Amino acid sequence: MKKIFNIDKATEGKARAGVITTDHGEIQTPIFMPVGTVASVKTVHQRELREDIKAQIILGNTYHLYLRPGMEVMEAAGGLHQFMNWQKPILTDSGGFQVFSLADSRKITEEGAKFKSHIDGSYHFISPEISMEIQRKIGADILMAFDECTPYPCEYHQAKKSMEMTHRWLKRCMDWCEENPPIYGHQQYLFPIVQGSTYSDLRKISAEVISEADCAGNAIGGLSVGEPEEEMYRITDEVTDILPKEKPRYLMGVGTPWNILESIGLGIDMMDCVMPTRNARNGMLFTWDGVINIRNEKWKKDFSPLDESGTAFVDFEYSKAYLRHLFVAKEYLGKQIASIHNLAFYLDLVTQARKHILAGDFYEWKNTVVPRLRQRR
Ligand SMILES: CNc1nc2cc3c(=O)[nH]c(N)nc3c(CCc3ccccc3)c2[nH]1
Repeated sequence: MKKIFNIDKATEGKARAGVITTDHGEIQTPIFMPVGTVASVKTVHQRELREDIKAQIILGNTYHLYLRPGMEVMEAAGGLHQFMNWQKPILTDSGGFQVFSLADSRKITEEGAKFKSHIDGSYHFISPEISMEIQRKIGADILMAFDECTPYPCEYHQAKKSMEMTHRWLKRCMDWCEENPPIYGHQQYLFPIVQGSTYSDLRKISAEVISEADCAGNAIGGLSVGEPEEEMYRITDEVTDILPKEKPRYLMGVGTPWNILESIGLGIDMMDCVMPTRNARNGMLFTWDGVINIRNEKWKKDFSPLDESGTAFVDFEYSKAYLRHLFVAKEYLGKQIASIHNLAFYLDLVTQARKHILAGDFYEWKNTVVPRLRQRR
C-alpha cells in the first residue's frame, strides 16, 4: 500500500506529529477536520475556511450528497472539489453511520441497507459497492469503508455479529476499489474502520483484521455514540496499541476540546466532530479558558473582544456584548461569527498540540490545559 504518512516527531508517549500527503495537498497532524456534510461547512465560506480557520481538510457525506444534489450533478461538476471550489483534501464518510442514525425505517441485511430518504421519503439502497461507487464520483481524497456503527450500549453477541459483517463488507469495498479506479485522475485512499463496541476482545480482533487489510490509513469507529468518556479513552488506547504506528489513525466523531487533546495523547492523528459548528449555532463558544454561553445575561455589557486569545478576525473585530445581541435578535451574522470562532479555536487547539509534540512537552502542557478547557465561564 502507498505510504501517505510521515512522522516528524514521536513523543515519549503515544502522541506524534506528522504529515499526510494527498494529491490535493498536505495535512499536518494532529488535525481536526471540519464537517461539511452537504458540500458546505454550515454558515462558513470556503475562503474563511482557508484564510481565517486555516482548515487543511474538510469532511463530506456520501449519504447526504447521494440524496442531494445527487451523483448526476456531482459527476457533471467533475467531483466535489470542483463543485464547491475547495481545492484542498476532502474525506467522505461511507454513509452507513448516517443511514443508521438519520434515515427512517432502514433495513440492514448482509447485502446492505435499504432506507427511506429523510428528505422526501423515497426508498433507496446502499451497499459496500454502492458506497464506493458514490465516493468515487464525489472524488474525496480519503474514502471510508462501508461499516456498521454499533449503538451504545450494545449486547456482546450483537456487537460480534455486527463487527464480523463490517469485516466482510470491508473486503467487498476493497475488491470493488481494485476493479474500479479513480475517475478524476487523483488518488483516493480507502480507510477501514475498527468496530467491536466496548468489548476489548472484539476490539482486538477488529484492530488486527483492519491492520491486516494494509490500507493507507486506519479509523476507529463505534465511539462517541453515548458511551462514557472513560470508555472512549480506554477503547482508543487499546486499539492504538494494535493499529500500525506508521499509518494515520482517525478517531471518528470526537469530540470536545479536552477529548481532542486526550485522544492525541493516545496516538490519534485525525478527528472530526460537529460540535464546533453545531454548538456555535446555539451560542456556545469554546475558548482556552473554558466554554462561554454567549446568550448569558452576564455578557450583556461586556464590550471586551470576543476572545483575547483567539486567532480569527472575529475574535478582535466584535465584542461579547455585540455577539450576544446578535443571538438574542436571531441575526444570521451571529451564527457566522460563532462558527468561525469555534472552528478557528479547534484548529488552533491541534496546531498548539503539534507544536508541543515537536517541542517534546506535550503531556505536561496537555495536563495543565485540559482543566481550563472544561470550565464554564
Ligand atoms: C459523532 N460521533 C460519531 N461516532 C461515529 C462513528 C462512526 C462509525 O463507526 N463509522 C462511520 N462510518 N462513521 C462514524 C461517524 C461519522 C463521522 C463522519 C461524519 C461526517 C462526515 C464524515 C465522517 C461517527 N460520528
